[in-house]
Amino acid sequence: MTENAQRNREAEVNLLAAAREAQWSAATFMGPNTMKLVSPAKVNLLLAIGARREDGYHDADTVMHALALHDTLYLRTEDISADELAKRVADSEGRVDTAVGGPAENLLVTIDLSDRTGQDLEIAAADNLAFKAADRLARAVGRDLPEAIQLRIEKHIPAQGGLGGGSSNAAAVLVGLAKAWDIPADDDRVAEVARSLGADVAFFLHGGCALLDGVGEVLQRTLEPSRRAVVLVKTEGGVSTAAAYERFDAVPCPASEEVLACDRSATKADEVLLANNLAPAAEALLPELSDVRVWLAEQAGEGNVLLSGSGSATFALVDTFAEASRIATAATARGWWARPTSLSGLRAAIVPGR
Ligand SMILES: C[C@](O)(CO)[C@H](O)COP(=O)(O)OP(=O)(O)OC[C@H]1O[C@@H](n2ccc(N)nc2=O)[C@H](O)[C@@H]1O
Ligand SMILES: Nc1ncnc2c1ncn2[C@@H]1O[C@H](COP(=O)(O)OP(=O)(O)OP(=O)(O)O)[C@@H](O)[C@H]1O
Repeated sequence: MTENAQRNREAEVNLLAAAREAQWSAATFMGPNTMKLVSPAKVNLLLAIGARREDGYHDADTVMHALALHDTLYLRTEDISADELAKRVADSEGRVDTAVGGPAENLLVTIDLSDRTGQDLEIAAADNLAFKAADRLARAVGRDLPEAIQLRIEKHIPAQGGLGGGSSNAAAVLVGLAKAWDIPADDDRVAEVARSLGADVAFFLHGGCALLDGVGEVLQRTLEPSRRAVVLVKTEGGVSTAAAYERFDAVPCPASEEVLACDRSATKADEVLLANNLAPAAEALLPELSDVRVWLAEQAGEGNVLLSGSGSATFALVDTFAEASRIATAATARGWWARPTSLSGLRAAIVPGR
């Protein structure tokens, strides 16, 4: 492609995004049967991977902590007639922003993804974890009435960062639909669907800070959350979680028993020693991660820096938001995506009173 053609192509893509954005009307999500949801990111203060199990997953002890950084979701549910559903399904044929789910193919889900991360994230509705959450919850509770679900996701959490954005969006949809469908938030079926969607989804139903085991989805107990400032630094390239675990199998790296014992008995997030034995595998797949680690350690001190999950975001805990902002600015100047934020007590939740 010539330079001019490339520029035209980029302009076209930008115009398309702008046109889509112009169609977004906040009014769609006002009034009855609508809600706004907060969907936070997480970091793993501890990730101690153990043996590979028969189902391919690995045992994992982890301490997750929610961040103030979050996506915002808007959800609208509309009961419609079977004829109306059939008509809308026919009209949506070939569109990637809609998908049909539920036990009787009775849910028409439309997802409008507004990417604020600069990644130009494009995910077909059928592949979106938010859709899978709606589909599986409907199946789990036998929700078979014709219904249109409209979802807008404003993404601030970069994908493939080990920050759990997709999992958090799925948890937010579970919380929103449980409310819309009169299912108690603590219903076992909600937690079960969460676990079936991925290792991280269950955490976001609780949020704050928690110690989990199993494959990282069984909540053991909560810890007192911290409010420390955080700076996130992410390389452009991502790391596939599955590939990181595969590499870990090829070159295992046992977790330190000493750190594990300390973190298992911690009652506050601030007492947790940072450790991640999946990090060497991720660094082997994406060597730039070690550049970020070394650079961030110079800024924030060795013991305050860690890769989150399978990466590719590395975080540093610092004392003030001003310090987090200073480091984020310097990281951005080096060509990395970076954000100042803080640890928080957030969970996937409905924003009250709107
Ligand atoms: C790295 C972490 O983010 C730490 O919180 C999680 O362990 C991964 O969470 P996630 O992205 O929700 O991952 P999932 O979608 O459940 O799994 C992606 C892939 O990672 C591998 N996987 C994940 C979790 C786990 N305990 N053992 C694994 O081996 C599996 O190959 C799986 O197919
Ligand atoms: N709602 C969603 N938001 C972001 N990514 C999604 C979503 N639904 C599906 N995905 C897919 O999942 C992939 C990983 O997204 P996500 O941001 O959850 O990964 P991650 O930051 O590595 O999280 P984790 O810590 O759970 O591994 C994306 O590349 C995308 O293709």
